[in-house]
Amino acid sequence: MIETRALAYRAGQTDILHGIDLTIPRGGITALIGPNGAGKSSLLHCVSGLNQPSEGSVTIDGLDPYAASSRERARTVALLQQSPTVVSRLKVAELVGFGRWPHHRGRPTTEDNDKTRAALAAFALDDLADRSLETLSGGQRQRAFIAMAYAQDTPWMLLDEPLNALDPRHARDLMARLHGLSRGEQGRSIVIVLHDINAAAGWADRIVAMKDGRVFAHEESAALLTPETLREVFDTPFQVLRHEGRPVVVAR
Ligand SMILES: Nc1ncnc2c1ncn2[C@@H]1O[C@H](COP(=O)(O)OP(=O)(O)OP(=O)(O)O)[C@@H](O)[C@H]1O
Repeated sequence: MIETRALAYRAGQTDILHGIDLTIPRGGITALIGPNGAGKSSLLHCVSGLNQPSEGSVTIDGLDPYAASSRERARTVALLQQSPTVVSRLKVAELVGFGRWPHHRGRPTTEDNDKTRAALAAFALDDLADRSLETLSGGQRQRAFIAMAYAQDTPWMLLDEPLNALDPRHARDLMARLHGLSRGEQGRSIVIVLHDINAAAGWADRIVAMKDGRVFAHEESAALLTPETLREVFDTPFQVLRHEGRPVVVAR
């Protein structure tokens, strides 16, 4: 479980997050939605141990990411930051293998190599494994970074806008894969920032809507996606239709 209590975050003189009390249970997909600048990335950074809150607390499965060692933290939570930009001659398999670093610290075992291979397969990267990052398309590179986060083999995966640069088919494939990975006893707990509200409607188990550095609403997905809530969160009108029992959101 991720728990934040009265969490606030300030960068320099700017107050960015205010009084966030949030409980995210283990398992399934939790989507973070909200307008640009709402504080979604800042919240993921606070939870993952990158940005120490200025007030309040955060724990992941009881672990305080700021008191824990970097090794403990890296075995609990993997963060894919927005638009990662490491472009180099590094091969895809090497990048994905870096996800294993917190486990082997430079001496990969057979298990580490197996997990790297499994991550390449899980994200359909086998054919690209020997290609260097600089030769990939933006969407292929994005998939490689997600596979690296997966290879870290943590109970929690925090993904900041992973659908960036993905065409509709690959976006759908990725959401379907993440959905599969989040199911069952050993399923990963996935927190994902999405701008595509219909991706959240179609795949997320619950949605956290943020606005102005606060949590505006936090509900089971269908309950949150009402025209009234969406209008207040995004300051723009929406229509919510139903298709095969799920909400479909149309900006009007
Ligand atoms: N280091 C910083 N110094 C000052 N302001 C910052 C800093 N980092 C973030 N901000 C501001 O905090 C607010 C929240 O930013 P954040 O990136 O968390 O929003 P977001 O919801 O992820 O936005 P987007 O959807 O555009 O990615 C923004 O107004 C941003 O300009």
